[in-house]
Formats: sequence, structure tokens, C-alpha cells
Amino acid sequence: CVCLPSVCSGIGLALCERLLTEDTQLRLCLACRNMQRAEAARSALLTSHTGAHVDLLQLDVGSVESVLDAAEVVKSRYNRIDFLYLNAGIMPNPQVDIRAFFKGLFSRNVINMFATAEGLLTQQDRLNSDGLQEVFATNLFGHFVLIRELEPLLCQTGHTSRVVWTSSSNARRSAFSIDDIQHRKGTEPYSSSKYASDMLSVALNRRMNGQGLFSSVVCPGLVMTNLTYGILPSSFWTLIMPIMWLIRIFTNTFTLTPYNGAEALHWLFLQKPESLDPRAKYHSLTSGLGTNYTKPRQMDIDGETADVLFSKLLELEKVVRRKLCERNADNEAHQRYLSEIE
Ligand SMILES: NC(=O)C1=CN([C@@H]2O[C@H](COP(=O)(O)OP(=O)(O)OC[C@H]3O[C@@H](n4cnc5c(N)ncnc54)[C@H](OP(=O)(O)O)[C@@H]3O)[C@@H](O)[C@H]2O)C=CC1
Ligand SMILES: CC(C)=CCC[C@@H](C)[C@H]1CC[C@H]2C3=C(CC[C@]12C)[C@@]1(C)CCC(=O)[C@@H](C)[C@@H]1CC3
Repeated sequence: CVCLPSVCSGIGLALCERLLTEDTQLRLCLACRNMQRAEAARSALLTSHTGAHVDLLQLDVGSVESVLDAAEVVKSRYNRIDFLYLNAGIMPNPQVDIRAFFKGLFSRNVINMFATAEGLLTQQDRLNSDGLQEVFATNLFGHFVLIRELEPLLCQTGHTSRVVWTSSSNARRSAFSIDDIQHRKGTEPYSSSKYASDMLSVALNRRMNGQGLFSSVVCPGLVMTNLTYGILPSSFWTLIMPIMWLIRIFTNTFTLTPYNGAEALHWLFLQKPESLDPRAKYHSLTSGLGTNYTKPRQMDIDGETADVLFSKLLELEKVVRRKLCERNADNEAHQRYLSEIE
């Protein structure tokens, strides 16, 4: 049984702990961009679960070349993948609209504001080495290419396999445009990329359920991790932490700890895929008394647009692969030239 949580900190690491507690026979593969951090995560897991089977894999999901290399390694190591957790995500250069926050605080929308950060957050994106918007490339496109590459291991006759996306309640239809899937023009790339991952999950279910592949979407709630510590200075978070625990009495979406945030990811691991709703987002929730539970909510998604997104991603994949081949051919020619003139 092979499982691939995409990361080695925060919610991803908490999930690994929980999965190993659930099933000691599990074969886990941690796919991380930084191998030093991956080693540290592996050691931590082995300390609490002696004898567990934990492999490491170098993967920068924001680089198509790295995704293709990592997929080759996976195909050479394993015959089958049962679970693929697509958890890696970034929110670079976040800006909180303080005025909107105080306005929201005294409005009827206050609970929704704390649950979704609607109207509060913008980010500044940039281009990556593949010429793609970095947030789109990391939060969506790299995962898409990975699924495509691992299709032979995910779709095997007589077996079902699962893809689980760590999305967000910050995903909003109005932040996404099918004519600008990378969100080149807007200021909410995070929200757009998460909405796109929700759509892609729906499209995957429409296309792949017949081949035994089932996709689900999760929101972990508001969790204190490197991602959230990047939004405001850590001294501010320390200062408002008592208020955060107080807010938890009024909203069950403040899960706060990575363990609580991993609730729905863990819950999905225990469910039969056929029993799941392909159009639901599964939310990790924590009650005021600290009880964790999972609740599905219908996503605001139109199936036809999801199919269009899938086709657009296929097109983009072709373009990026072609560019990569050209770049590699140029590099080889340059190397040949250098060895000839030596
Ligand atoms: N925290 C929260 O409140 C919420 C988080 N989420 C989502 O949960 C997921 C996990 O985030 P969280 O645990 O909070 O934050 P963390 O920053 O702790 O975890 C994000 C992980 O993603 C990894 N990562 C980022 N970019 C890449 C990349 N290019 N290649 C490989 N790995 C990468 C990071 O690796 P590295 O260690 O190398 O930095 C890190 O381990 C994200 O998708 C996030 O959007 C959703 C809703 C709320
Ligand atoms: C709690 C107090 C007094 C102030 C903090 C205000 C905001 C910084 C905070 C309110 C709602 C939060 C939130 C997120 C980030 C921090 C807030 C904007 C997320 C966007 C983090 C990442 C996600 O994916 C969402 C699910 C979070 C939604 C709520």
C-alpha cells in the first residue's frame, strides 16, 4: 500500500503521523523539494513509529522537469499507488486588507470572513522557470502533470485508487476565470488556484471513476503552519492567539493545529471511494470543546467548465513539454560544442 503525501511539514506531516498510527503496514513515500527537511520529517516519523516503512522522494511540484523526474523514480520503485495526497501549496507575499477586516468584524458576515478570508487577502505572484505563474504551477499544474504521469500506477484493473487535494475554503468562483486559468491578471492567485483544484477534482471524477480513480477535495480549516505564519508577523500571531482560541467557540473552522487540520484527510483514508460525493468538499472541523469531525459541503462547480479546464491543462502540458524538450536539446548541443572545443 503506497501513499504519497506531498510534503514534510505542517498538515502533511501531521497526516503522515496519523496514517502510520492507523496502519502500521503502510508504505509511505514523502515527496519533498528539500531533502534535508524530508530526512528530518522521516526521522521524526520513525521515532514515533519504529519499523515504519517511510521512503523519500525529491519533488519540486512547481517545476515540470522535477515532476517528470520524480514520476520516473516512482514508476521504477512501486507497482501501484493506493493514495496520492496532493498537499503541497504556497501563498506567496500575502497582504491582509486591514480596513476590510475591521469592516467585516462588525458586519453580519463576520463568521464567513473568519472561515474563508473572503475579501481580506491578496497575493503577489511571479513567473517560474517554466514561464508559468508560480502559484498556479505549484498549487495546481504540477499536481496535474504528476497525476497524468502516474496514471498507469493509479488506474489498475481490479483496484481503486484515490487522489486527495488539500484545497481551501478560500477557493472562490469569482476569483477564477476560465479565460485566465493561471490568474495572470488578478490579485488572488491562491483563491483562484484552489478553486481550479476543486474543478479539476470534479473533472477527474467525471473522466476517471470508470478506470478506478477517485478524487476528493479537503479544506483543513485555519491551521497555524508556515503558510499562516507567512501572512502576519509571528509576534502578532502570538499576541492574538488567545483571541483565536476564543473565536473557536463561534466557528468550527478554526482547527488551529496541524493534527486537527489533517482530520478530513485522515477520515477520507478510512472511507470507501464509492461512498464519497464527487462534488463535495470535505471540511476538517473542530468544535469549541475540541472535538474533531469531518463534514461535506457541496462545491459551487459546473461540470462542463471543469471539463474545459481539464482540456486547457492538457493543452498547456503539451506546450510546456515541448519547451522542455527544446531546452534540453539546446543544452545537449551546447555540451557537445563545449566538449568538441576542449
Ligand atoms: N494552514 C492553513 O490554514 C491552510 C492550509 N491549506 C493548504 O494546506 C496545504 C498544506 O499547507 P500547510 O501545512 O498549511 O503549510 P506548510 O507551509 O507547512 O506546508 C506546505 C508544504 O508544501 C510544500 N511545498 C511548497 N511548495 C512546494 C513545491 N514547489 N514542491 C514541493 N513541496 C512544496 C512545503 O515544502 P517546504 O517544507 O519545502 O517549504 C511545505 O512542506 C497547502 O496546500 C495549503 O494551501 C488550506 C487551507 C488552510
Ligand atoms: C484572528 C484575528 C484577530 C485576526 C486575523 C485576521 C486574518 C489574518 C485571518 C482571518 C481569517 C484567516 C484565514 C486565513 C488566513 C488568516 C486570516 C485571513 C486563510 C486564508 C489561510 C489559508 C486558507 O486556505 C484559508 C482556509 C484561511 C481562511 C481564514
